Amino acid sequence: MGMVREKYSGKNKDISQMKKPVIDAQGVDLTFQTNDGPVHALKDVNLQVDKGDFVSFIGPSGCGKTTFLRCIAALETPTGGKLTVNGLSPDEARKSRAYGYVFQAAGLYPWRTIAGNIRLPLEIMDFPKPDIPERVEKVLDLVDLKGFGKKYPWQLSGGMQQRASIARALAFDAEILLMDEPFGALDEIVRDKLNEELLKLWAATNKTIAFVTHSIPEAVYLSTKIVVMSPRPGRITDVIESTLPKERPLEIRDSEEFIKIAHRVREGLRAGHAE
Ligand SMILES: Nc1ncnc2c1ncn2[C@@H]1O[C@H](COP(=O)(O)OP(=O)(O)OP(=O)(O)O)[C@@H](O)[C@H]1O
Repeated sequence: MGMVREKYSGKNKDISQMKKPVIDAQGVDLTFQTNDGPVHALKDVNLQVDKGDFVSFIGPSGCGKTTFLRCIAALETPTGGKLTVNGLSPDEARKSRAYGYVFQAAGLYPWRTIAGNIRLPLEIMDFPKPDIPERVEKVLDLVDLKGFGKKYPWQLSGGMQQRASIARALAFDAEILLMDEPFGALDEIVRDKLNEELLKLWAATNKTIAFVTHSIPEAVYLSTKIVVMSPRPGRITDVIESTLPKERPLEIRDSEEFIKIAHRVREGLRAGHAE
C-alpha cells in the first residue's frame, strides 16, 4: 500500500469525512508584533486531526510547532483563520478540560511527592476529594509507575519524571494530550522505551495526541499523521498519513515502509530548508 498524499494547502477540505475533527484549523495565521518588527509564526495553517489520531509536528527551530500547540491550548490567540477543538473555541475547550499538556521539562514540584504532583490539577479543578486517590493510582499504573507515588521527583530518573508528568496530564482524563517535545532531553535508549510505552498508552486509552518533536524516527514511529513544517513564515509543507499498522514493535523501524515514510519526511524538511 502506498502513502496517501493529502492536500493540505489552500482551502481544501475533505468533504467525504463525516465525523467532526477533534482539532480543526482553517487558514490559521499568527503574527507576533515584536520590537524587531512582525514575526509571522503561522501562515495559512490548514489541518484536521481526528479522534484517536496521533499527530506529530516536525520541523526546524522557529517553524511554529510550539506556537500551534499553544494556539490549541488557548495559550496564544491566532490573528487570523479559524481554529476549533472538539468543535469549541480553544478557550471553551480549555474550560471543558479537553486536554492535558506535557512540556519538554517534566516540571514537577520538588516539594510535592509524585502522587502530590499528579493530584495538583485535580485539586485545582475541584475534583471530588474521595475520587482523587483512585485516579492517581490509575494513572500511575498507566505510565508504569505503580508504587512510586510516595517518592519525590528527585528520587526518580529523568525518564520516570517525564512519565510522572504524563500521568499528571492524564489525571483528569482529558480526551486530547498535547505533548511538546516531552522526550527531547532524554537519551536514546530511554526515549525508545518511552516511545514504546506511549504507543501502548495511546492504544489503551484511545486519546488523540498532538506531539512536537525534532526527531524523524520518533515522528514516524509514533504517528498516524506527520505534519512537516517550515519556518519564515511558519507553515505546513507536507502532511503524511502513515501506512504503518497500529501495532508497532520497535523493530518496525527497520522495515521498508518505515524507511520510505522517514525518507518523505526528510525530503519535506530539506525542501522547506532550501526555500
Ligand atoms: N511570544 C512570542 N513573541 C514573539 N515571537 C514569538 C513568540 N513566541 C514565538 N515567537 C516566534 O515565533 C516563531 C515560531 O516559534 P515556535 O516556538 O513556535 O517555533 P518551534 O518550531 O516550536 O521552535 P523550536 O523547535 O525551537 O521549539 C519563532 O520565530 C519565534 O521566535
